Amino acid sequence: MPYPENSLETVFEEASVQLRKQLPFVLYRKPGADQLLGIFQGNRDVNLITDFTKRGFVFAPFNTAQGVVVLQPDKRVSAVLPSMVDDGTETGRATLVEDASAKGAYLKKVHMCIEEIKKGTIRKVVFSRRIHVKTGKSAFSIFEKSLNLYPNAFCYLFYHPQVGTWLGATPETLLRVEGQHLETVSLAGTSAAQTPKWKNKEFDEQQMVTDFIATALSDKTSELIISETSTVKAGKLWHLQTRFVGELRGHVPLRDVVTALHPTPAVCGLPRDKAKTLIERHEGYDRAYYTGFLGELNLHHAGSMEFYVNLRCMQLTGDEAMLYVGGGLTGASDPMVEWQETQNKSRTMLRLL
Ligand SMILES: C=C(O[C@@H]1C=C(C(=O)O)C=C[C@H]1O)C(=O)O
Repeated sequence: MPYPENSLETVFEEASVQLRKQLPFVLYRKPGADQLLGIFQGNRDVNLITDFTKRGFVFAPFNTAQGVVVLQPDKRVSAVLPSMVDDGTETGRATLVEDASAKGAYLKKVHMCIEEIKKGTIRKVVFSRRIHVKTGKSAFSIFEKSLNLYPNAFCYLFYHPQVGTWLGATPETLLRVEGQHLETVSLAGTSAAQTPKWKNKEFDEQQMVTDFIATALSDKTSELIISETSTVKAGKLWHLQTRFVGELRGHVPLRDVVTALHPTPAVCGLPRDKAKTLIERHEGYDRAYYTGFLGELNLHHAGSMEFYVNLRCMQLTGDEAMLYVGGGLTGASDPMVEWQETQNKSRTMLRLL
């Protein structure tokens, strides 16, 4: 089914009508693309999936047991975007206030996690926090700004009356499958320096993700090619990235690949179950869709998908935004450096507000 082409204003107008009628929709732009795509659902049903055989736009929480939502593609829209460049302007009015009590609480928990890691049963845990910000801006203007500032991210605006309004600009692909061809990445390690100087801590935490993905895919793919690790830019931050390209073995269901990958140690930890328990016990809130995944499912043909990890994102409620930021902890972590990393990551969304 082709996407009828419109102007950006028309698509935003149509999406505003959906919003007023409290009908679900998603608008998104793939990394580097010049096209905005949209999927509109004609009713308020919450469609949950477990087997990844339906068509639509998937929106999955970190804890997939809470229910993986798929928007039915009752109507599709698209618009050609003007060329987008990150000119670095900081027009956002929201500023990053250092909240002393939030900082103290976070440092304490991070310290506790590092101590837990040092005991030897956990190697890595990705710990996160939330930042509450007031904003007078509409979801559409925040989203439009994300398109301008982050041309290489997967930018989206998702709305469902039962799920909420979420918006993000993520640098991380979870999984892309086209026919038997499969691609993913291992992304971890963060630097806000002009020129990053990676330490062993970052190489180690990223290598854990790479090894995990290689193992997860080993029995599901043939000819798995793992790239050299390189430095990639995401907004004003740098990360370490390794790319995976392979061929899915015949008849491996998409569900098995997704379940093997999600959540990777880029957002959860190692061993996965122990890290997840630590997160659920100590973060102190439900991550909901932060560090879940989202994207197209079987929209082009059966067995095709393009999922991204829901990072650098926020939930919008009225004139309030809840930002989510985290980072990987290992035995070599310094709590103050980890705090600063979450501050730096929060700027990706704060710049839009
Ligand atoms: C967890 C986040 O990011 C993830 C964690 C990273 C890290 O620990 O360095 C880097 C990129 C992402 O895989 C986040 O942005 O909230």
